[in-house]
Order: sequence, then C-alpha cells, then structure tokens
Amino acid sequence: MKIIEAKDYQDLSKIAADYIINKVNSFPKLKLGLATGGTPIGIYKNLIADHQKNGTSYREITTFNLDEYVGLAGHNQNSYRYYMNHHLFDHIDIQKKNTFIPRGDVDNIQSECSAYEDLIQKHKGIDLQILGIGTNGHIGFNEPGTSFKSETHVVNLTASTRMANARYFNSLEEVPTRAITMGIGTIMKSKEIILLISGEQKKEALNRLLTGTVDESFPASALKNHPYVTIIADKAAIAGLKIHS
Ligand SMILES: N[C@@H]1[C@@H](O)[C@H](O)[C@@H](COP(=O)(O)O)O[C@@H]1O
Repeated sequence: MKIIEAKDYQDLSKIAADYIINKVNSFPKLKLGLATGGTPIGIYKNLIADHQKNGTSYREITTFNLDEYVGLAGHNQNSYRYYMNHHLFDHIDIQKKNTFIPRGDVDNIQSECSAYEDLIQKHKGIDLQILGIGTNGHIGFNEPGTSFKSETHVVNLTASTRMANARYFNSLEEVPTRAITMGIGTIMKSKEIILLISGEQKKEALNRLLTGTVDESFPASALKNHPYVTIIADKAAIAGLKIHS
C-alpha cells in the first residue's frame, strides 16, 4: 500500500480529485467506483469546480457506487442515490443512465444484490474504486466479520455504524438497520483503489490498518492483499503513527 500524506482535508480532497481528473482525461470510458459519507464530499466539490473551469468531461464514464440503505427510495434525501445526484451527478455532464447504485427500495433485495454484482462484472469490472473507512474498519458497508470473498450482499448495520451515520437523519431510529453493499470480494476485484482517511477520529482505524494483521475482524485489512492501493490520509489521521507501507 502506498501512502500519501495530505496537509489537511482540503489538501486530501484536491490530491484525490486531481488523480481522478487525470484518469478521466486519459481514459474517457473509465469505470469509476464511488463512495458516500462525509469524506468524499470535498473531492466531488473539486470535480465539479474543475468540470466548470476546465471542461473535464464525464460523458462516457460509468460509475458504480458501493452501497445503499435498504428501504430508502432514490428521492429520499438520506438515500445514497440522492446524495450522489446532489453532490456530483447533477453538476457534471455524466449520463445518469451510466450511474449505478444498488436499489434499496426493491421487493426482492437478494435478486437486486446478484443483479448488481453481475452488472459490474458485465462491464468488466471497476478500474478505479474510491473508498472511505468506518471507525471500525468497515469499507462500503462491510462490517467486521464479513468474508473477504463476499460479493454484493445485504448487511445488518452495527450499532456503531448506525450511530456514526445518525447525524444525517432526524433521529437514530430513522437510520435504516440494513444496507446493500458491494462485498469485500467485489471491491478487491477493482483494478486500483484509493482509500481516503481523514480526521482524528479515524486515527485508530488507520493505525490498525497499517500495523495490524490481515483479518476478517477488520474489513479494511483485506486491502493489504491488493496490488494497487493508495491511502490518502490527512495529518489529523496520521500524526504520530508509525508508517509501514
Ligand atoms: N457506507 C459509508 C462508507 O462507505 C463510508 O466510508 C463510511 C465513513 O463515512 P465518513 O466519510 O462520513 O466518515 O460511512 C458509511 O458507512
């Protein structure tokens, strides 16, 4: 794993956005894996600003998001579909038909999971996947204990993950208890991965990732077995840690 140390959140967002912009310019048909949560918002702001200023075009790219809450339709403001439209897709020239996010509001969740997995493979996989990390090491919504071989599946969210995401909802009770997520196996099939780690509250997770063993009790540790992972971490997350790459 390669590690890039960013000065702060702004710097992290700029470094990651510039990397994506470069890729999109070099490979206009890029298949890009996208993440939600607070961390990638700064990247999306940079992508929009660059699109407006320099005209970087997303017309031919295809995107796959990591996850979606079960039970929320795309028009629900807390759904990840709404998040992606609002924070990125509505402001660039991407074709909405080429933006894929699992559907959380379907009757048959299991068949949605296998259809999503098939869809990614039908597109011959993801070229570049952007990832955030939960304080318990979750990636996508793959909670501790998830098999490293897992494909897109339904998960029961842990209390800590629901609590961490409650800030976006009116109350903790409103946070869905389940989600659909790409599996760790799905994520690992991406050709290249960028993992974003920002803020002091993620320091422990970063430390465990860098110094701990590869173990299903810490989902992000699977990434140590991937040949092309770059961690971009800001000072707040990295300060004082021993870095092994
Ligand atoms: N499903 C998302 C993850 O993909 C994300 O990495 C995590 C961390 O979010 P944040 O960046 O807000 O800390 O939140 C959610 O659980």
